[in-house]
Amino acid sequence: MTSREIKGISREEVAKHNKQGDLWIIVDAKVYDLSRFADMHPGGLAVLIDPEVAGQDATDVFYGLHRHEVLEKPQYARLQIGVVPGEESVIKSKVIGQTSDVPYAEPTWLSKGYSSPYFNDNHIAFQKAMREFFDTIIYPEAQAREEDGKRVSQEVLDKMAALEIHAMRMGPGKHLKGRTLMGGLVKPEEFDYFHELIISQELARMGARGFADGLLGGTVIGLPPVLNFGSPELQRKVVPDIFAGKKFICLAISEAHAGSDVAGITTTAVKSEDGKDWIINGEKKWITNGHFADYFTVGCKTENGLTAILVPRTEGLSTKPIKTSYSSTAGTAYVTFDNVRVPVGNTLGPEGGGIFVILSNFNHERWAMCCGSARSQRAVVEECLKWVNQRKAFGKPLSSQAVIRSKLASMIARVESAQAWLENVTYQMCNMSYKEQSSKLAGQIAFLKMYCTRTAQETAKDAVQVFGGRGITKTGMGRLIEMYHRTIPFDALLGGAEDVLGDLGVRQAMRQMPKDARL
Ligand code: HEM
Repeated sequence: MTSREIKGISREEVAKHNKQGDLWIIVDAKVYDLSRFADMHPGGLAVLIDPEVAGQDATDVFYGLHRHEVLEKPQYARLQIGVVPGEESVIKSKVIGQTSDVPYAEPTWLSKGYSSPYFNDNHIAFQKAMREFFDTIIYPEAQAREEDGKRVSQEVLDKMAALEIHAMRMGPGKHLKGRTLMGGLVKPEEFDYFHELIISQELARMGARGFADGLLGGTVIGLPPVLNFGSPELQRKVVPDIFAGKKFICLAISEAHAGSDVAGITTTAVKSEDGKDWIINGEKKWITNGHFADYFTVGCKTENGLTAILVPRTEGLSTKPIKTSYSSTAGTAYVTFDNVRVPVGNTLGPEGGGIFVILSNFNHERWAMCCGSARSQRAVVEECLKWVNQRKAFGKPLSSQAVIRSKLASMIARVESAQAWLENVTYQMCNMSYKEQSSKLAGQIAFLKMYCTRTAQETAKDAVQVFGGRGITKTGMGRLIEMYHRTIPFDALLGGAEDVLGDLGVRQAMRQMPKDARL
């Protein structure tokens, strides 16, 4: 709107325009002319010509039914014809890159007046830059792809590559050497798991679960075995294109026969007669990014146990999409291997040592999922706090109902404990070698993931109760809650089902019991 069009319009003047065809309202000290829009209003005409709305201040009723972003859409923003003189708008639009002032909407380390033993000034600067990047570049893409189900655009991947975000998502390590991270904001040798946590948590804030996996979740779980166990030649061939966002990789472990039960894998790899190639046969299911991947990190049954093998998209390998309850932008696929030949040099780790390769990779994968889970729970807490504050029911804000406050109390306690535990585990990761992490943290991370996803499901259920029908509606006020509630089982299943993880942690603890432990 140009300054010529913004006029001061008194409340008395607005009140004169109170009927169909000549209909003005006030929302947050701004005057809107709905005369022509009223017939097209998705909520109907009747509500707008109600005497309590037409020509009146409709701020409370508006925010009880719409998200603020409605007024930011150009087609609605242009309905504004003026402001009420002497009054100030209170409701501010989201500022790119800014942290939220809503209590518990940010982890304590990002909240004013709190401090942290884990995050230093560099993490704080890194988070700020990352949030700006995600708010500006990723958020619009996330919303569009979650909706249309298409693959993330090359343009966005290129922008991420320019800042080395694909490489950083692999965590700290020698793969970062010589790279300019985030335009030089963090030195490769200073990059640690807290920096990586920041990237995962900013991604979770985008409120698009299928997209979060579609944005190369397959690389996060499929590439570490290549980086940690692949031969230098293999790494030279494969890694540069992946970090440049030009080629894609996924992890292909689970099968219709074997989900969390990795040892039950039936896909076979046998050596060719000359011993130079593997010949692979079998099927993999629920493979994130599989539909558009160029490489597959595959768990295969071999003569002497399980072996991890890197398989390029080649003759005999085919993929087809699986329809799941989240967006097809994730590229979830069914992968078939029909006499697929790959050189033996593509073996990751020792032959028969695949269990170790796969399990050690699971720690990082599960930890990354905990980062996302804790942060998306927090986004739900923020939505709920805003909603109960602005929504009036039975003449009072929802927050005045004790039963609602009790749900919020549980949600907040759950998310705070998940984040605090996560930060502790992350700190341990920063101080352990990859190998030590495998032996010392597998149980901790398994429990943490079990806890995060269990609490997330509780929070999803509570949030739907708080939002009512809007919590099961894909557009409008409750759209984030609907998405969260629909997709929450993904976190509880991918990377190991909850119960299996809990059991894994206890079994590991039992193995470590001192021989002389007695009551
Ligand atoms: C600037 C003024 C307004 C605009 C641009 C607007 C726009 C919209 C839009 C886009 C929707 C679809 C749902 C969504 O995306 O949130 C909607 C729904 C609705 N609107 Fe409005 N609206 C305005 C004012 C009002 C007012 C003053 C009322 C007063 C009662 C109202 C009542 C409703 C209702 C009842 C719905 C259906 C909500 C639901 O299904 O949950 N709107 N409006």
